[in-house]
Amino acid sequence: MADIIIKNGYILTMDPSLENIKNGVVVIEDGRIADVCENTEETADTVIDAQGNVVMPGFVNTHTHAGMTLFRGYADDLALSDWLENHIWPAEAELTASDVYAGTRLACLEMVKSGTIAFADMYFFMEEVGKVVESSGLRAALSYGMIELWDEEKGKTELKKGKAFVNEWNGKAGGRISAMYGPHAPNTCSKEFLMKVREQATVDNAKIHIHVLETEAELNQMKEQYGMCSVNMLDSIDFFGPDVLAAHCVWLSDGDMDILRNNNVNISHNPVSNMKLASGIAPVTKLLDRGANVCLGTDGCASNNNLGMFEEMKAAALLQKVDTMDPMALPARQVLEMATVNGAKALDINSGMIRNGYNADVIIVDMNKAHLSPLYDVPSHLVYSAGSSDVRTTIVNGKVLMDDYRVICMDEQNVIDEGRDAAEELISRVDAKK
Ligand SMILES: C[C@H]1O[C@@H](n2cnc3c(O)ncnc32)[C@H](O)[C@@H]1O
Ligand SMILES: [Zn+2]
Repeated sequence: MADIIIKNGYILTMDPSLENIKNGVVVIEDGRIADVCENTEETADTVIDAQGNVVMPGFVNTHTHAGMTLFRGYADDLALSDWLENHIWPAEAELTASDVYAGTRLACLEMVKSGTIAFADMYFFMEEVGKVVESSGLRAALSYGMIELWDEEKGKTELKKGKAFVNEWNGKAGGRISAMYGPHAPNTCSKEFLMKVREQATVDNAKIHIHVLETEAELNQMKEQYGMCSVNMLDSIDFFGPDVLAAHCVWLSDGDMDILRNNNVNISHNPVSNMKLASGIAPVTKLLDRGANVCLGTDGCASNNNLGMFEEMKAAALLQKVDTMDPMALPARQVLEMATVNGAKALDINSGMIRNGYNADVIIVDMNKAHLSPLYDVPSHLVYSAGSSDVRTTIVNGKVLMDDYRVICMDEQNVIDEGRDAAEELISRVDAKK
């Protein structure tokens, strides 16, 4: 007997070797997808009727700062350096562990409700983030955000904290959590520090999550300081490899793209954040044409201002079309791959496809809605018209986290109330310091 059977749904497999099934069945057993077929004789403890729904792999958000939900709408309409240095960093100086706990719970609630099954996070008080991920049932690749600012002593303590987190949390929650090193960016961490991080990550067999060439200001700073851009500098210290997740990568030259591709670096594209902070447009189609693994992220809630992957997919597609002046650029199917298959590859998890043996990280999207009718093409609707609130059911590791719009893995109202209270107290502490 299986654990869960989802029947009568349109199965969007995202598996190049398995066609979509118009009216199919997904069988889930022991946290894995046990069968994907047209019919089954199998019985299960839980049977979900997905008539009129799409059954698909859940989304992988490859770049966020979950705890920043507490700063949603706090400092809008600013350029990155002003936003970060004059608003966000002073506010983050007042953050406590319980703030990050409350903010991350709010983030995980939003992610469960909007169909995200895994996320890559870089922030502070990461033990709190680990606890929330563990209890929420989600998957995550977590990193402590190390900001060294050319201070050798600070660098030592930052690396110590990063290492302690990796050593304690890698593989936790039955393997749902992986721990990465999170050096913030090449313009906030020295070359010497980044070399140490690279070395330590290799020793610990841990991956690295870093912001790269997000803004033109970073490009100019790097050229002034090193006579070369961030990608060339990182390449000169053999930083890159398939274990690196580089967020943003907006200001890339053709040569930089070749370096990233040749080193199999995973690139997290964050179109909404890049538009909101006016950072620029990442050359996504050029990277994909080169065969690079480009995935999708939201960035934190202070620069987005939500964690919805439907919105991110639409923004990614539209931005490439207008940038290249080519309406055929980044079609719906390709952007769906970025949000599922490519994201799973970046985090090295067996998710992102509805395939036998893969993790049962599955979402059910309700297509019986005015804005999704009529239905000619499923990828088209998912990218151009569906939204977060169309996700009906979210399953991670074979466990139902949201069932028919009802969140099971946490007390929704309590998470919202505690997030709001934590934000209010945090901002009054920040204001008192002004
Ligand atoms: C972990 C630190 O990273 C900061 N942060 C959040 N969003 C961005 C971004 O788009 N670029 C650079 N740094 C960012 C966050 O506030 C933490 O201080
Ligand atoms: Zn970021």
